[in-house]
Amino acid sequence: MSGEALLELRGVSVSFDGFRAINDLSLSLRQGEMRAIVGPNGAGKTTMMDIITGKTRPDTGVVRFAGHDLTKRDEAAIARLGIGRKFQKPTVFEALSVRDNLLLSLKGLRSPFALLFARETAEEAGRIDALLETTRLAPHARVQAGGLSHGQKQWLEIGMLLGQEPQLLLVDEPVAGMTDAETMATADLLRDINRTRSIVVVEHDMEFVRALGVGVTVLHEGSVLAEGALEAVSADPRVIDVYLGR
Ligand SMILES: Nc1ncnc2c1ncn2[C@@H]1O[C@H](COP(=O)(O)OP(=O)(O)OP(=O)(O)O)[C@@H](O)[C@H]1O
Repeated sequence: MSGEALLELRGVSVSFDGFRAINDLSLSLRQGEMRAIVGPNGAGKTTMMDIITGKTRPDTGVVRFAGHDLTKRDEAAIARLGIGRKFQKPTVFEALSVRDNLLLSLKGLRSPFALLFARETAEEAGRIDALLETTRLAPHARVQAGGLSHGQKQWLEIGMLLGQEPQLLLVDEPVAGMTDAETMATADLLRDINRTRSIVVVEHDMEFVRALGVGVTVLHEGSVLAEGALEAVSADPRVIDVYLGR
């Protein structure tokens, strides 16, 4: 192991109308790591994800992924480098089956039009079956995606992201609106995915973060306030102050 970071932010700042949403932020993720990002409303979590994916350009600082300078690339180029982002709201194709949603997501396919009218190849079928297993949606493969529960739609969208074979997944509040059982199943799902991919997950639900059992970064006012195991950061007086608004 070289120990080199897969993703590195160093001294990153960005201001909107003079307000510093991200303030000298530095954060580093190892290859194969899963990290949970927490922090009160307005801490800069979404803006940080926007900077990594190229949606927002930092005013200053370094953003590197697998040896590439992300600040010089647009969103499409960053996605092609292997960074996939799952937004909070699921955006699956409701009228299509679960299986066809996954088929459409596969990397390296012909045009979506050709796809829906041609039979899938054996290779594609194998990849879809694997995604159905990973996302626990195999029993629902032929169901219209619009008929899935909220949690299942989120899993399908995670499966569609995996179809793009990203090296790094950015996942934004995946368990918002989920039942407790779905929340725990999602923690299992992300742990499974983390066996082969790196993950950054932003989440407010501390039970979920506890179930993930991974390192936690606490953001506050656009910087890292604390980093470490959940037990340690949640006992940190500065973190308690920030969450209680003192
Ligand atoms: N495009 C923008 N223009 C102006 N201000 C912005 C913009 N984007 C974010 N901000 C401000 O930057 C700060 C950080 O916002 P951000 O959405 O990144 O926080 P967050 O940690 O994701 O919060 P939440 O938990 O509520 O989603 C907030 O004060 C927000 O109002």
